[in-house]
Amino acid sequence: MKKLSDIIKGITVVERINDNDCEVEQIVFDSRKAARNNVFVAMPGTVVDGHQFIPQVIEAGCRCVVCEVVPVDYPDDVVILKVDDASLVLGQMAAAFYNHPSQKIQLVGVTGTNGKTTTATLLYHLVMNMGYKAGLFSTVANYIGKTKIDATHTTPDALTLNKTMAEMVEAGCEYCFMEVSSHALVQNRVAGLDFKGGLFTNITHDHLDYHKTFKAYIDAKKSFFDGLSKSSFALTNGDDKNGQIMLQNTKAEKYSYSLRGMGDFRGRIIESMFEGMQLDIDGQEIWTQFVGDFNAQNLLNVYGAACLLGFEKQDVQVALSQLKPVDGRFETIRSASGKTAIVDYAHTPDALKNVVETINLVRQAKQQLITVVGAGGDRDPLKRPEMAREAVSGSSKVILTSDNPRSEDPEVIISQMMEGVSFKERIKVLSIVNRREAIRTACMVAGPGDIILIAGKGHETYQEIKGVRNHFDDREIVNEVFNEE
Ligand SMILES: CC(=O)N[C@H]1[C@@H](OP(=O)(O)OP(=O)(O)OC[C@H]2O[C@@H](n3ccc(=O)[nH]c3=O)[C@H](O)[C@@H]2O)O[C@H](CO)[C@@H](O)[C@@H]1O[C@H](C)C(=O)N[C@@H](C)C(=O)N[C@H](CCC(=O)O)C(=O)O
Ligand SMILES: Nc1ncnc2c1ncn2[C@@H]1O[C@H](COP(=O)(O)OP(=O)(O)OP(=O)(O)O)[C@@H](O)[C@H]1O
Ligand SMILES: N[C@H](CCC[C@H](N)C(=O)O)C(=O)O
Ligand SMILES: [Mg+2]
Repeated sequence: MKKLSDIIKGITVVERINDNDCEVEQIVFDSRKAARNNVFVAMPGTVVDGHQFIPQVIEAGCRCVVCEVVPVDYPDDVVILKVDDASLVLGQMAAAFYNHPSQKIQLVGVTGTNGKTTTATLLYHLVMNMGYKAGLFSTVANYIGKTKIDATHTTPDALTLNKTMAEMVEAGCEYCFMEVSSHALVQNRVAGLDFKGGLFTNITHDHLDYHKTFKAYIDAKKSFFDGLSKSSFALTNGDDKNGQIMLQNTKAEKYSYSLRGMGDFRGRIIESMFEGMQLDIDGQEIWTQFVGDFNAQNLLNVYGAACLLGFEKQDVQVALSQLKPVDGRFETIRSASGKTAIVDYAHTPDALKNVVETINLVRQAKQQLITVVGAGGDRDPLKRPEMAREAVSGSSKVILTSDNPRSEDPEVIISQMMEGVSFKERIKVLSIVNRREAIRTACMVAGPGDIILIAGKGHETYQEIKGVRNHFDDREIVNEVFNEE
């Protein structure tokens, strides 16, 4: 229970109707969860406008309504707070309601198109392995110390974030690592949080269905760094052409990492093979269980962040060599006859390009690469032909299939992917809509020594079709076929 006056301290209110103070049991932004003594925050959304539910929440017993448009009718005893941006105010109120947990933990956020889960998860494991308690918010799962909590979003809403972070503080976590998605930035899910550090991975094509233009997508990511305070650090990818732009207006202390010999944290790949790569990190050679330039960049990001958090360079270098790949990221399964399947969450053209190039770097010429890939429905359609083009250009054979079709027809998605494949290369491409059959076929046509890349769903354990999530796990299907051999 908190006083309304305490949770709105410092918040800019454009118009206030009724000066009553009241006890607040909970803040809600979904009318279906509204109850007595709640504050309801009405927000315009992508499907409906939360303002239309104001009469219902008052009926349910809400004592205060935060809104951008004052309703025509309301009872005299209800406090109405008109604000410019309700989602921003929700973030600020959520932080105050849960006693500003982000001020009691070293919070580090990671943003970028690809590599957020990998970077945040590796930081979490690195710090835990070094004997400290940490929390994690990621696409795959959230953690409070070692306790796992299912994740519904890459970045949860402001209330869930602050509530869970308060539990992390309560459990004795000193660090919290989190992914900051571009959707979360536009929707102010991280407003009101105090970040100790901000990390950038890269920016390439994704989510243009939501952001509309690449410029708007860049601006969303950049707003994270614009919002960092003077006492925090901002670490960027010196090898990404937009890496410096991200930091151009930040007040935070600026740092960069690079594989090209520049920046504050430098790395170089000495040798790569399927099992891992040997890296030179700031003059120290280490063996890691990761492959690919992109993973070397992820490791440098992790290394830089850990150093900026105050850990000793040498300790971090040792800890880096002990890290294991993240669930569904370049996850390797071998068959008795010598086939290798790689399950990877590559669901953007750049990720697919990277993972295919990495496999081509470490495979021998006689080993074929068979790629199985689809693209998600109700997501950026512009990435579909690009993904197919990347898959085809680096693979011996490609099977185009379904990902999470959601409300769309998977055959239509596949035909849009096919538009990215030149007529000359179509001979390499097969389309099998049923993902299970596509994976089974790829695993069966592969010969001993061949590599099967299954891209797009990584750790996911479901396939979403017309609003229903059916159990589905790429890895289970591979194991099933390999066990039949
Ligand atoms: C497109 C998008 O991001 N939508 C998010 C957004 O919902 P919305 O704007 O569609 O909400 P809406 O349904 O229009 O409703 C508007 C308002 O009315 C309220 N409402 C609605 C119905 C009702 O009966 N009563 C009521 O009060 C809603 O609670 C909301 O406050 O706000 C909701 C609450 O925070 C999110 O759950 C929802 O995520 C949806 C489910 C989603 O799929 N989001 C994905 C795209 C997403 O966020 N992905 C990123 C990762 C992207 C990446 O980098 O790969 C993520 O961070 O997870
Ligand atoms: N630094 C990177 N640069 C480019 N591609 C990467 C990088 N790190 C990982 N990838 C590729 O992108 C895929 C997704 O990686 P990861 O889950 O870490 O990204 P993410 O940013 O969390 O994605 P999401 O937006 O879905 O949360 C990986 O499976 C790999 O193929
Ligand atoms: N966070 C990404 C994940 C995409 C994963 C892919 N399997 C899909 O369902 O499109 C998104 O929501 O766009
Ligand atoms: Mg992620």
